Amino acid sequence: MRPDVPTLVEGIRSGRRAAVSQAITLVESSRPQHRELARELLTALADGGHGAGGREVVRVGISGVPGVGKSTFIESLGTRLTSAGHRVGVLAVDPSSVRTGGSVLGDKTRMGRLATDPQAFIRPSPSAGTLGGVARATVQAMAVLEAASYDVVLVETVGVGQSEVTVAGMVDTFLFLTLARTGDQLQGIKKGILEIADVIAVNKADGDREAEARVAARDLAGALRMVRGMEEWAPPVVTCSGLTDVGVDDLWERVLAHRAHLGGDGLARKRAEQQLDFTWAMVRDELDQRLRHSPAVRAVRDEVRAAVLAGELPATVAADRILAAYDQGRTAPA
Ligand SMILES: Nc1nc2c(ncn2[C@@H]2O[C@H](COP(=O)(O)OP(=O)(O)OP(=O)(O)O)[C@@H](O)[C@H]2O)c(=O)[nH]1
Repeated sequence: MRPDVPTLVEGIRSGRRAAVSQAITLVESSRPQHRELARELLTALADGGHGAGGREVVRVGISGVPGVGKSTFIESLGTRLTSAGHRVGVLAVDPSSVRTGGSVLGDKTRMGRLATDPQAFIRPSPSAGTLGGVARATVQAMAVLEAASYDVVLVETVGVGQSEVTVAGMVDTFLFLTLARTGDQLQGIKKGILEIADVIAVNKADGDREAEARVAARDLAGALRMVRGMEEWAPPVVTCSGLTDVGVDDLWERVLAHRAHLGGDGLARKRAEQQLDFTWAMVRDELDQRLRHSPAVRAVRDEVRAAVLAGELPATVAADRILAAYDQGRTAPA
């Protein structure tokens, strides 16, 4: 059935869950007519002014390796936020779902309380073919949630490949969850993540792990100073437990402090720059898709492959031949 855009917009603006779900399904679709409708929908939503029913929207990325306790943490943070009167949306960017077609992150069954909370909306990761496709769908889902007055959007991702950088490029504040590690174990944390994190928390700081977590946080703060030097914002390293909720409020205060540090203008600039980066990321992704699906490229692909593998064609010449086929395919009459 063809979704009716004005009805959908009305449903989203009134915060109706079915409309929000339907709209997110639409923006996740890669079918050309759905893409067209999604564009129409997002334009209509953008016309209605910015954000969650006039409330300031807070976008936070949350990353950490499998087992660090992301689901438990988001359940704890999300329920505290809804109790404080916020409407919380949870999205996920899971690159493994691209390969498997399945999705583990943002799994509702692991966030039982939040999943049944009327003030929360949880959506698992789309499996839209490429990381670029997943990112596009997630950014658009974020716009849908914000138009439906969700004023806190949490985007969860697992620490694999490029997904953290992708998520950091769509949120205001990037939170990295880790477990107690000291000394040599610190090497195991990817340097890249320390470069993009705005707030770091050593999770599972409960029971007899608490003291260990505090030591680890201190060590990590030291390591961070080496990586980040003297930046204006020194990312705080705190401890918390998603299980007992200890430290979760403090962590949220740190997130808000990071926003305060950015300031209104700084945040607006950051979001504008993200939009521009994202524009080009989408262009690159789309070009990649077109290249893959171009009949003219398909026509030369096997021949080029065989010639390169046989050592008869240097890579540079092979690349030129593919690009020439692509360009010709674009100009040739269909
Ligand atoms: N002690 C303690 N255990 C925790 C805490 N948070 C999560 N756990 C346990 O750690 C395991 C993983 O928790 P999840 O919340 O499912 O972790 P996750 O990082 O979302 O898991 P992945 O989906 O594998 O990435 C579960 O057995 C939890 O019960 C915590 O704060 N303290």
